[in-house]
Amino acid sequence: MELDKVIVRNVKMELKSPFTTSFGTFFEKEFLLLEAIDKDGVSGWGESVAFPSPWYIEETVRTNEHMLQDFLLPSLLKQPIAHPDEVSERFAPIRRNNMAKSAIEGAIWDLYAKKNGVPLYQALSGEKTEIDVGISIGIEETVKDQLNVIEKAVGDGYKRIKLKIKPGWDVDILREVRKNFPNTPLMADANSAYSLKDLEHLKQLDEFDLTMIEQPLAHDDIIDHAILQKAISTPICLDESIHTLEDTRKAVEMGSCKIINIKIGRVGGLTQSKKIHDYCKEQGIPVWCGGMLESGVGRAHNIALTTLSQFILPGDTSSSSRYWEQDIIEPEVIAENGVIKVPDRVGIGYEVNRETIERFTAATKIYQA
Ligand SMILES: O=C(O)CCC(=O)c1ccccc1C(=O)O
Ligand SMILES: [Mg+2]
Repeated sequence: MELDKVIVRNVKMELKSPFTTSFGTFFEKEFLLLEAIDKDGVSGWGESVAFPSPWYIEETVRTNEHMLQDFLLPSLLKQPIAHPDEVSERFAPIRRNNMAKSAIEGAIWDLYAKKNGVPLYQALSGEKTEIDVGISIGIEETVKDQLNVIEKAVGDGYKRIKLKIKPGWDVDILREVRKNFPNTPLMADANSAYSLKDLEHLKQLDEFDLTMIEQPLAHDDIIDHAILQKAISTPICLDESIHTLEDTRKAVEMGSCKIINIKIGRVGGLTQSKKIHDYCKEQGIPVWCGGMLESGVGRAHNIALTTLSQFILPGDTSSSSRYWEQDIIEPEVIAENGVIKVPDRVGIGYEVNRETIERFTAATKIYQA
């Protein structure tokens, strides 16, 4: 592949309703949408999952713009790319900044699949043609509101419900939810809201038969998680703590978790996601694909990755309509009874709607080879 140019668009999309986690509330989604165009005029699409503020991890929309402009794009624009796996090799000397790396790497994977006339999931050696998905539900203002939102999601047929928790909104709300939904597969995501001081408190979560608790402790920790995992029976799943295959190996060897949430952006792209997947498969560690309130382009990448065989737990890739009045792809992503049919068209498998993208675009920068 020889790139002619990369277009970086700043896109802003309104969320249908606010989404609240332990670290804050999202009212809208502001992100970078990348289009890599090769010398034949073929476009590959990628999405940065970095948010405007560094509350989830340290990367932001603006750090991504800086990394792409000054380091990542120049290294791809000046030299042809034989295979997308080369992209993460070329980026290896650059420390971290995984979301920025992943945004352009995803576009190169889409381009590669299109040039080869295959769907992205096949280019990744994915096997499934349908994937099971769950839904991530934000913190609501009242117990009644929280139960109503869950009831709708259960009615929509999602394979499991993930609830956001934080100190003061955990044991009591989960008890109430369990009472109302005794048989629904349920999990909780704390987004690093606790510390080992809360160990006795967190033990109470064992009574709710949760499929897992996601990232209860610090965003950069695997030591305390290992201590907590020994003290509770609920499996711990790591999200924020995992940026690399090495992080994964250390967490698994330490016993810091029993499940891994793979987010393509957090681990630096599809090639690295596959490596973590393969290692977890060898180790018998179940994985699932996390979400970052993505537009359709990011959703399409998540779907393609989830077709790999060790994604045995339902991920967070819900329908486009869960967040958006109108998504930027056609058709939109539809989960029916918690199942998404993997598209078999080339590349990411969905058409981008350029008119809609234009409407949501606040700024555009073009980087020429
Ligand atoms: O529906 C989604 O995209 C997942 C939403 C979600 O849980 C989330 C959203 C924003 C930041 C972090 C997380 C998370 O998985 O921790
Ligand atoms: Mg999480």
